[in-house]
Amino acid sequence: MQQRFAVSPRETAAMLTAERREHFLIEQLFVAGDITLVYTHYDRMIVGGVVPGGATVALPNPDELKAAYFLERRELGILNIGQPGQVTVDGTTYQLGHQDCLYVGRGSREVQFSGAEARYYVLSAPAHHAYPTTLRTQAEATPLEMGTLETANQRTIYKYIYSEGIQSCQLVMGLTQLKPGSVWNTMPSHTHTRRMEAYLYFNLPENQRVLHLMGEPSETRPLWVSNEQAILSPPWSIHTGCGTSNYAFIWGMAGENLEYTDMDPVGIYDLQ
Ligand SMILES: O=C[C@H](O)[C@@H](O)CC(=O)C(=O)O
Ligand SMILES: [Zn+2]
Repeated sequence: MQQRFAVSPRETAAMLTAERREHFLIEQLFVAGDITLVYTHYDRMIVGGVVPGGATVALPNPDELKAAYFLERRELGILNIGQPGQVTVDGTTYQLGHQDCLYVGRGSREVQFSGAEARYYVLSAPAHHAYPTTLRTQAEATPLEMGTLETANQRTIYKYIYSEGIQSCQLVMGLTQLKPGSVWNTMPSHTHTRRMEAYLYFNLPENQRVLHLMGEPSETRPLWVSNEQAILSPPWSIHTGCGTSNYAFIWGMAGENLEYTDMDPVGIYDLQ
């Protein structure tokens, strides 16, 4: 399992593009017939992708966790960005349609992924309590309309794991879909030093890109992101982006609280 250590705002400001990409961009999460996991030292969030193909892929027990099994001290959020598939947790099979989410509670011993055309994005954080394994479909995910076409940020925010949705220890997870003609996500932007965040960009047409912006509000830095690549956002960093077309992304957080609305807004006029 690859590891990403935490870096400071000052180090980040001095980085060349290649170094920023090495620290904050996850280029390859979806490998056919395999599971890819990246252990980050931002709130110990693990970011991963699973592409079962014709096979059944099991959640492994990486040595880095020094655990009896992956979820011995952790919880897991799974969001299917591909075609319908199945996830089996300790013998119970859950059907995950396109953009449905399954939360798997601490103490679950066996997690198996299948579905020939399914593509699962996974996030895992340390957990102190066993909340029940729960499925939440996209239709149930309390859509919230934000932004306007005039400011090119009209989008729908689906919330799955948060204070008023699926209960968790610290995982917060949802999906944002931009409307055609809208390209800006998370603008106006914000920080939340209480928790880290990861973005997985997807539904981005081939040859289109997202110009993701990170850094302290007064010291922003760009990263060009392709379809199905993920970005790590340290707690002190803004996380926003502008696409050369519309797209979707999955956002996920871990840290102090489970309120979706806990953000410290940054005025557009304060960005540098
Ligand atoms: O802390 C919350 C996250 O950054 C995202 O939910 C923001 C987002 O999806 C958007 O504004 O489009
Ligand atoms: Zn955020």
